[in-house]
Amino acid sequence: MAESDELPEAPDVAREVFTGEAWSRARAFAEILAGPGVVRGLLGPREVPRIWDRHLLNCAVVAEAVPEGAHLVDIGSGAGLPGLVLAIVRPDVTVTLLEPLLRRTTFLEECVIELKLANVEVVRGRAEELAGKRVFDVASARAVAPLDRLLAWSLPLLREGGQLLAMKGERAAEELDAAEQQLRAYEVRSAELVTVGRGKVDPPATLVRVVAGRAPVRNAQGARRRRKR
Ligand SMILES: C[S@@+](CC[C@H](N)C(=O)[O-])C[C@H]1O[C@@H](n2cnc3c(N)ncnc32)[C@H](O)[C@@H]1O
Repeated sequence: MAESDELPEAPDVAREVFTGEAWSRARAFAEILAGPGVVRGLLGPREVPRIWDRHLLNCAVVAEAVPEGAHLVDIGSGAGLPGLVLAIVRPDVTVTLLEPLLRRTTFLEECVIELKLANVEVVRGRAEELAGKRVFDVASARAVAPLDRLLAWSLPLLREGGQLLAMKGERAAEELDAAEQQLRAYEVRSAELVTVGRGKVDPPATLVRVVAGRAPVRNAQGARRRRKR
């Protein structure tokens, strides 16, 4: 694979996905990722040519599954993917970027200021540390952990009827099947695969959507211990 750090022109579809103020913010974020993001080690240089399709657009289409006015926590935000992109494309949504590493939260805070985003807070910490302290409508995650661990981390953070939107690749169905027992134990309302971004990203993105039930999952560590027996 060619090593290139050239930021390509935004594809035409980006103009349809990022409308109004989101367009200039998306372009500015692409420049930040390709510049300081790479220099500071938040994004690999080989990712630069695919910043638009694999990162910005692929994350933006998750917005199709996010309810109006939701408070969303993006678990393991890294360089702001998908959380910061969702905040750009959906100003009606309040986004909490949750990330344990200081170097990354510093970068995220700088991005929030640079992009003048009023709907984002950056929280340094681990998902399991937030359980019992904060409650959200939606939890998003990309490339953070296998589904079983994500369930243990995210369900304690969700209100009844709140949903986990886990961006998963080809193994989404397999991971969902393997989590069947755990999902029953957590008494979730539903768990399914959802496709988003048809006609915008190729291939469309696959999400595992899990809607939290009434029984609160209070202790992610406990859930992990139980599974190990
Ligand atoms: C592979 S990176 C993915 C970053 C970003 N979501 C993306 O798709 O580019 C995984 C991120 O999850 C964070 N992370 C790891 N364990 C975590 C936890 N328990 N709670 C929240 N974030 C965590 C890491 O610090 C890292 O930034």
